[in-house]
Amino acid sequence: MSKAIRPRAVIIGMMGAGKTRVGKEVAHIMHLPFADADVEIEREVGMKIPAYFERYGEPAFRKVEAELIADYLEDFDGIFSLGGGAPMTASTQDALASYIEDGGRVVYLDADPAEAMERANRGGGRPMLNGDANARWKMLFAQRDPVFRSVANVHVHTRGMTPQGAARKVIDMVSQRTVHVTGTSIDPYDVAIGQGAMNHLADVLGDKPVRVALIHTQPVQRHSDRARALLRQSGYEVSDIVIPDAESGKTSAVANGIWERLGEEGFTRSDAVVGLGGGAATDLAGFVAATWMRGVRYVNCPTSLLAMVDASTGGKTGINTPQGKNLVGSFYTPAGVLADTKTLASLPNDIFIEGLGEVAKSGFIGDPEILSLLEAHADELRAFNGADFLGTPLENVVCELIERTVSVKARHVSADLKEKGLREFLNYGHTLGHAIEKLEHFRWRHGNAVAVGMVYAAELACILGYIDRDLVDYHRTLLASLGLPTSWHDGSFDDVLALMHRDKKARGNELRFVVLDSIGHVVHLDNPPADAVREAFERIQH
Ligand SMILES: NC(=O)c1ccc[n+]([C@@H]2O[C@H](COP(=O)([O-])OP(=O)(O)OC[C@H]3O[C@@H](n4cnc5c(N)ncnc54)[C@H](O)[C@@H]3O)[C@@H](O)[C@H]2O)c1
Ligand SMILES: O=C(O)C(=O)C[C@@H](O)[C@H](O)[C@H](O)COP(=O)(O)O
Repeated sequence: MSKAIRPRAVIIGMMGAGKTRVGKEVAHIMHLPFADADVEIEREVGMKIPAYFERYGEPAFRKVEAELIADYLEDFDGIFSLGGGAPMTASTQDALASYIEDGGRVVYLDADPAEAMERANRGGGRPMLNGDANARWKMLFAQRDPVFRSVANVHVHTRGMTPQGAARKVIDMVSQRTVHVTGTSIDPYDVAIGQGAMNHLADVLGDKPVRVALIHTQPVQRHSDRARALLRQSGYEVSDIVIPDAESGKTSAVANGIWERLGEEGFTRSDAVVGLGGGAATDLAGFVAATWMRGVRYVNCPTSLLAMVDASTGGKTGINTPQGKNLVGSFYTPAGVLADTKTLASLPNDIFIEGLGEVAKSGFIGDPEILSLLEAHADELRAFNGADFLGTPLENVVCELIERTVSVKARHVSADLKEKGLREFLNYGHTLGHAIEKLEHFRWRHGNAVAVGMVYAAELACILGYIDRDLVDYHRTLLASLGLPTSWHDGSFDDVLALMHRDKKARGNELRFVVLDSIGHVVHLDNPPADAVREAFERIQH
């Protein structure tokens, strides 16, 4: 059976929101056809909608409307805008849900009410606004807004924007990928991935915060300048907080300095934090947000591959102590994550490669397609050059890797935010990895240490009969093809063992690991035999 041709985007919203005007502009910029459901209905029934309403009534109109929309959702390759009341019909809600399931984008165009009412009145000919038009509009808005929010998977605020500006925002957002993170103990949030994702900072922060602490490191100054400008344009008072780079920023002294500053500057519980930078910066910013007044809203703007795929997305926040990595912290989810791929243009090659370590981890534990993508594009990925990256086919591959990796993470986080069991699988390769980082005084990058840690875990699993040698060799070959290290020989087993005992998975005096028993299938390994733990360490010496 041939696959249905689906619209590139379906636009919904209140009367006067600008669905037709903005939709036409989007179609024009994207060189696509545009269809307006109301115009098509008038063509089909051979009369104007007010006349149809008058002669046959609203239920008959809704029936015709729902049938036409269902047809267009299956057979129209363009931008399709719906009448204001269309999403209220149950069969249209089902059709939109199945369109989204198939990868479709339903855009809720959310205009300023005053602007929308003025436009709706200006046009005239709207049977739903008969009588006191503004009062009717407000009543309909109260009914429809929650439904629009629930049927759309893209929400675009257009207050004060020109149709062209709103169209560009819609295009940015529909071409972005989004991973929705939810769960019983989580306030749902989205991870937006793609060029321009950072432009949605104000939408995610909302209008409650007056002050925003923008926490970032110096190497990402040009990206924090952009974030600061966006925040100021939206009317927030911005406190620019520069922290020491990389692991030097993940300390209690740095956190303490920021708490003092927030106190001096009068940050209240309704104010907010934005963490911008690599994983170290987002870990620290999340920790500050989690602890300031016992928790304020925060948004992460990750700028390294590793922060985009992992550190910024799952609500593990924290700092290191002299005794080890991430020993103090909390589980505290962000209000949103904006992984703007424009920031990768300045990312050095070695830091990009490091991020592939966590990408490969997610492939091993939960998505073999990630491994296939890594194999297929290993040479291009290893040669990553930020200056030539944007707009290339490689950007698309990287976006797919980010989306898939975040999806693996989201599945674990959604089911087990506080790491009671399942979430520990995300720690594949980290038991040894964190020990290496510590023993190397953090001169080794996190993703590189995790790469060696995965080879170690694979060796351990092989020694104990969980996996065969081919799978261990596959770890080595794949990771090496990406430019990641697969061996480490700069520390003693006793030092490593002592640090592995301080890993957060350990219980009492017992070591605990996570290992594979096949690709995509992870198991806990509690208290393994001491000689196997040592033997695996010997095997990663070369
Ligand atoms: N919370 C979690 O779930 C989680 C998950 C994985 C890793 N982590 C943590 O994340 C950290 C590692 O993250 P990382 O690899 O991003 O390291 P990092 O934060 O140390 O950043 C690496 C370097 O790249 C720079 N940088 C980042 N983005 C840049 C850009 N766009 N242009 C130029 N320079 C840029 C940084 O300033 C830094 O110098 C570790 O502390 C690790 O423990 C946390
Ligand atoms: O999200 C998780 O859970 C992870 O374990 C992800 C890891 O990749 C990440 O490095 C995390 O920071 C490790 O946390 P820790 O609890 O082992 O310190």
